[in-house]
Amino acid sequence: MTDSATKENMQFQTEVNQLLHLMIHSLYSNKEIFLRELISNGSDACDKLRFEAIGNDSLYENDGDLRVEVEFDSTAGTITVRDNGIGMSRDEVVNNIGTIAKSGTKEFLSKLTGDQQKDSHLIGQFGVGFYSSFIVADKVTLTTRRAGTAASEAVRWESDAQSGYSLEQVEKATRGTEIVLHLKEDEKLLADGWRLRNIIRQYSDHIPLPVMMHKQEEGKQAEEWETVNKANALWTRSKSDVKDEEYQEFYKHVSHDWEDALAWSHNRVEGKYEYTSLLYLPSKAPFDLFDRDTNHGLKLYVQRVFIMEDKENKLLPRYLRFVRGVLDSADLPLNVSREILQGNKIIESMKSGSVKKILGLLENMSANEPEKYQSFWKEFGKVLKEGPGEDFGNREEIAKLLRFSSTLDDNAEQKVSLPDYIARMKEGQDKIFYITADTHTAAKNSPHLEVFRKKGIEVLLLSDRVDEWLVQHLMEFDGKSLQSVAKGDLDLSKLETEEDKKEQEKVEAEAKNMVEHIKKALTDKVEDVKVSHRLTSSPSCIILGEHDMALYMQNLLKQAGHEMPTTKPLLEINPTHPLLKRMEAETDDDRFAEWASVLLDQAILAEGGQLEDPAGFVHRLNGLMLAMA
Ligand SMILES: Nc1ncnc2c1ncn2[C@@H]1O[C@H](COP(=O)(O)OP(=O)(O)OP(=O)(O)O)[C@@H](O)[C@H]1O
Repeated sequence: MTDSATKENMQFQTEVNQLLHLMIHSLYSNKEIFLRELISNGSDACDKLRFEAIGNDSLYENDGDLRVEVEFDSTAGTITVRDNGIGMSRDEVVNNIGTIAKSGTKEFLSKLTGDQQKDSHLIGQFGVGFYSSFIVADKVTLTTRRAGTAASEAVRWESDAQSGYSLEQVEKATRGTEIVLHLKEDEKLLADGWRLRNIIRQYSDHIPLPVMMHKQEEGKQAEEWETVNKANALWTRSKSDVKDEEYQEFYKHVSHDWEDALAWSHNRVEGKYEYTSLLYLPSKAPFDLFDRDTNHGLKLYVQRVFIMEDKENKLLPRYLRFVRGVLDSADLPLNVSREILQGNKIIESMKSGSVKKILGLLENMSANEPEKYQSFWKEFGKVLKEGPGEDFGNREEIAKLLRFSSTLDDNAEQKVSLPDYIARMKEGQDKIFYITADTHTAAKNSPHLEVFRKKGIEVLLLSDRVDEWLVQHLMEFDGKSLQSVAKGDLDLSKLETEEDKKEQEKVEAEAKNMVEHIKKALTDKVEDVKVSHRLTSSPSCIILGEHDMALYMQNLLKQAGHEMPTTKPLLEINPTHPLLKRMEAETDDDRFAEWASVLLDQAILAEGGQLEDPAGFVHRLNGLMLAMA
């Protein structure tokens, strides 16, 4: 019974329109995935029902036989996918089906190029979901009723993907969602029992829920239903019985990913606690990787019964939030609630066991398949760098997996591991040197590197946002401390020859007056002035305290509204530089002070800092240039 008075026509959110259009055109060659997506959604909906019903049995409405049904009508050219899962309320339909609530949507749409091949990958990364129906259908009718609501409160959503969608309140006796695809004229052949069975077996064999179709008898569909997929939980099978393709298909189901997984680790653990884990590393980072409220995580099962998807990083630490898969515990009670999971010993044990497995998988890959590891690093390296700060116990293992750029080749691609670096350390070198900067170019051109380049000492070039955080937590590796070349006292004495040292002493003695003079001129602006042993071709640089944050980070935090303590920098000068020689000859005190200010300001700029008085700097610089002309 339809109450036409409640029928409304609604517009799609602009992003949905764009996405629909692109999807229909870019994913055409993979059109069969629509069925996997709809079955996956149906299976998720049944999982959600099962979880909500733990505390409220009545939600089952006397039908606890959870399943997805697929029907077709070749004459009408329709395919129907039906589940008896949780269903949706009217608001949920509007929010889930008419809107894209995902973060990163704008970024995603702006990355699309119009090149079908490239775009199809991006769309896959973003998640195709329900909208993939429109690859094969020119009209889709979705009727749904949320479990626990009255039969009269069901909702029908209908769209041709062109002119928005309509919504109306309808009657639906059973809970759950039914989706009818009205196939496009040239897709009608999909409404065929044999073809649909094939697609289901190919894509949905290993979802634990039965996917059912009417039995086929004498070329006709019988009343009776049969299960088409294997419907066994893939992770419960022994490793040797599962083919790679099966692992990949299951991955796509649990992860909602479109690409193959990069690698996986499947384990049955029998110790103090018994559980199975199937952990996958994706090949591509999802768009919401850096979003605090990510939507996906590991799925927790208890004896094959779905309990929840971990969206709050209870089952894995945040720095492994890209891992997808399943943990199935034999020890947790079936009526486990989200609250119980907090601080639970069994969960903690599964968590630390899984972390070890993932780190082991990565270590193996980095040793035996370095190219594959490099592709992992490109996608997820920035996230793994959060690890040493978050997971103190595994700091050393994680550190081994980190990759950096370095002055070895100045390449922006991060390929150097800490063990590689240590193996190349100079005789007498006992520290791992690094520099942090806002960009790779700023890092590799920093004046602080001059002496290291001259002596052929490798320095790690760190320019990811997370790097400042990383070096605050990773103070040492393999007994060698990590040392910023831009902070604190630089003691390279063990790497210097007697001649070097004598030369330095001589330069220092000769520059004594000059240093005093500059110190006087900049008395309010700097903590101290010293002769530098780091510079060879730049006139000056500033040095931060051992525990100070890099200037570019200080700027970022200031912009974000944080109060930053104002510490005065230490200025180092290079007395052998022609500019300093020229200053030495300057007899006018005011002019000398101008030179000194310029020396300080340019050192701050080279460090990625911000000048308090940029116009003053430009004015002074112009004055000095004109005087020299
Ligand atoms: N059969 C269904 N039963 C209940 N809710 C559903 C069903 N299908 C979709 N939904 C709801 O609509 C939302 C959007 O579905 P959609 O398939 O577009 O994306 P998704 O499954 O969330 O993620 P992805 O885009 O990564 O596949 C789902 O998260 C779910 O809340």
